[in-house]
Amino acid sequence: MVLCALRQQVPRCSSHCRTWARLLQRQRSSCVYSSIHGFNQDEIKEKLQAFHGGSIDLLKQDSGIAVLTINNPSRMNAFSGSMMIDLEERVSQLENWPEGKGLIVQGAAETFCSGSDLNAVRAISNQQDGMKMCMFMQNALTRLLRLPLISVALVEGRALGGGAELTTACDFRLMEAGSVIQFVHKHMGLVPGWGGAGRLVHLVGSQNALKLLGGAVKVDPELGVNIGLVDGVLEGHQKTEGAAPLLQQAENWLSRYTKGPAPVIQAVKKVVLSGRELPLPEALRTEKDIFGTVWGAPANLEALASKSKHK
Ligand SMILES: CCCC(=O)SCCNC(=O)CCNC(=O)[C@H](O)C(C)(C)COP(=O)(O)OP(=O)(O)OC[C@H]1O[C@@H](n2cnc3c(N)ncnc32)[C@H](O)[C@@H]1OP(=O)(O)O
Repeated sequence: MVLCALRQQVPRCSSHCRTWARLLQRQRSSCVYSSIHGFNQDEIKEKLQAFHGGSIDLLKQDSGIAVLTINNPSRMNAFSGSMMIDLEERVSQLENWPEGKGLIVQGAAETFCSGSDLNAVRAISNQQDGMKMCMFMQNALTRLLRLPLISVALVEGRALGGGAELTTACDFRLMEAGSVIQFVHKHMGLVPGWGGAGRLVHLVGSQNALKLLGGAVKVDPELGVNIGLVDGVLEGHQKTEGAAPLLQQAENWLSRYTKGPAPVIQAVKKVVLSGRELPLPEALRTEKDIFGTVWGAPANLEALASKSKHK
């Protein structure tokens, strides 16, 4: 059905259909774990469902910017099991949003996320269940990062443990003045398991990653910017008179990257993603395929007809 929808969007020739089918195939295979790794998604979902509370809310806006809210205020937006399932479902919805251009991930009630719900963690503290939860969340967060949308984590208050890992599954991170990102795993006798360590090394280098994880360092906006973890600092709207609401500030910040037609913005994200993740020869072939989806497409033809100078 999804493939049919894509065919309707790109009716120009069958080679484009083949390209889209191939890209779609790649998107489907964007999970890290499948049955060949002994991963059974239905089995872990059943287990996670028993730990309910909170929700992950998705608002798709006409502007092409969606807002994903981690919503469990009574536990500082910690991830219950049912929220992990919610997250995976919201990511599926975003994977199939042709009009989408950007995504803001935020926490409810003025804080970002305090990681996994410690009540659930205690209940599944055995080795086997821990591994299954780890694989489930790595799959979900890998798919989040690989969405064809330009994503930003809006950090207000605290992003702790798995919450800190979640910020690294976005393309950008914005911090409110006074907020903190902290990989507290060491204090819990853990290391990141939701893919946060691997992504952190890519973002800040292995030296800085070792310092942040080894010292469970509290990263404030200044340190975050200095080491390249954080892309912008927002004015605390409650402390700074006249400052716009944080979500508004984040939308303004993101809009410079999401201005333009959705197929072009999605193609931008896809070429960067392939360059980030694939060996160069494969990244080049993927870039060619993606280029083929925008070359001669409406936005390209319109630009050729109307513009000749970029001032
Ligand atoms: C691979 C994933 C690894 C992980 O994510 S492990 C989990 C890492 N996260 C943590 O250890 C955070 C533990 N929580 C804290 O340190 C503090 O609660 C925190 C977030 C600094 C907030 O401190 P305060 O502002 O003093 O507020 P508080 O402690 O009274 O918390 C308010 C209510 O929220 C609850 N809460 C906060 N974080 C939670 C969590 N992760 N799981 C379950 N419940 C959590 C906390 O128990 C309290 O509930 P209650 O009001 O006592 O019923």
